[in-house]
Amino acid sequence: MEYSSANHTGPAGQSDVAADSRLVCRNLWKVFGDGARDLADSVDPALSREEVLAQTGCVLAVRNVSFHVREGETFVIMGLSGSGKSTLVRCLGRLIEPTRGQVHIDGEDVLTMNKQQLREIRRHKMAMVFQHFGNFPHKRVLENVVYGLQIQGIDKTTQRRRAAEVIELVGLSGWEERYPHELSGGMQQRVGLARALAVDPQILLFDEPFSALDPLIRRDMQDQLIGLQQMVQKTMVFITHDFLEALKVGDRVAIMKDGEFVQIGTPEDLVSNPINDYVRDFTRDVPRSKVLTARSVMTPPRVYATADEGLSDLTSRLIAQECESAVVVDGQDRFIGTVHLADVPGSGVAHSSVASVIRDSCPVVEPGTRLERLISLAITGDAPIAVLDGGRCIGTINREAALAALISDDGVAM
Ligand SMILES: Nc1ncnc2c1ncn2[C@@H]1O[C@H](COP(=O)(O)OP(=O)(O)OP(=O)(O)O)[C@@H](O)[C@H]1O
Repeated sequence: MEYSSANHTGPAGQSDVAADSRLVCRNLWKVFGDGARDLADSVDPALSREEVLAQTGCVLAVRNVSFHVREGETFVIMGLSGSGKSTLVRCLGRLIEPTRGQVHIDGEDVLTMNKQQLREIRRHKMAMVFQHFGNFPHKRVLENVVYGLQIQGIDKTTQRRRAAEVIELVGLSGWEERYPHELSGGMQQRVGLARALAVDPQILLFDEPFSALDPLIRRDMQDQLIGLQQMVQKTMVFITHDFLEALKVGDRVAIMKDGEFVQIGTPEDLVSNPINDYVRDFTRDVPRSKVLTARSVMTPPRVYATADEGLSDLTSRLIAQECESAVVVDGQDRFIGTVHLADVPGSGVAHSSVASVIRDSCPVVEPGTRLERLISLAITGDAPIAVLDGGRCIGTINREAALAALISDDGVAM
């Protein structure tokens, strides 16, 4: 099993678990077949899933999977059909009983909970959105949405208020009295989303929620989910077999194959450093500009200067370091602008300060700004683009580099 070096949780995984993790899954196994528990303990890691099936008749649906999901993070599990995604997400809430491992929600061990505790956690802490919506066909939209609140024993006034809030949030105001079959697929899935949000769960699990939708509606739903997540900041686990969808909605993405995680990383990690050919194949058609950020094309500054420094001193330093430009900062290390050797006049330098040649009108972006958003900056003006993190310049972007990365795209829509 291979893992990316960045942002990952390996099979042991525990040392990498962030302090703000809401959901922690450690060494989780689900084996279908007789003698499943013994097999999870003793299976030879070198054997493939097919070999294990042929030798024992057991299916290793989930094989020693570890990961954590931080507060407010959208963690995507992406894999082809049969890779084990649905089994894994169902194990998290024990809709399927895992064979081995640990699942902790806010530090509580889900796998040792009794039925009552489990019911409580499913009612209050965790909600699931399914591919085929899972709405009650005989209930109206409003009734569907309040159902989870009724189960919680919440009073009627609060039920109505809360339902109205989430119906508004998912854009279904005015449709409260309709039945699910009167709605389009996208709208039915928004009912599913509203039902899940109504109970105000800390963790939302999505099992291929948009797979049954037409491509355009699907894209629209992805955009809505991203917008919604910015507002509600829930901890989300999102299952999909679509790599572009995974990159679009995920803060981090785990690639799953034959029951195991092959690589975990941010969309940018996966696209810029695929760990093997299996992952690389998925990344081939990805439009780089929608995934890569300013951080990945910037060059960290090598020479810093202050505005009052003598221009001849700076020129000597730049020449000695074989560098064409310097970043100018103030006394608090805050970014002021850049200075370029090409702008230094041939004479009179001895009495000039850096201030006389600063380019202080260069555009600034944040490290996480997607490349596609740099395009208008890259094609106008000639100063480099500065990357600022909390006011400090952590890099500059050469416009040619940004444009080259943009031009290499094949224009796949995400
Ligand atoms: N109840 C079961 N009994 C035996 N094997 C099962 C059972 N449920 C799932 N499997 C097997 O476990 C493996 C993982 O299945 P799972 O449905 O989790 O994959 P998936 O990635 O969600 O696929 P899909 O996208 O097609 O739903 C498959 O080989 C499947 O045949």
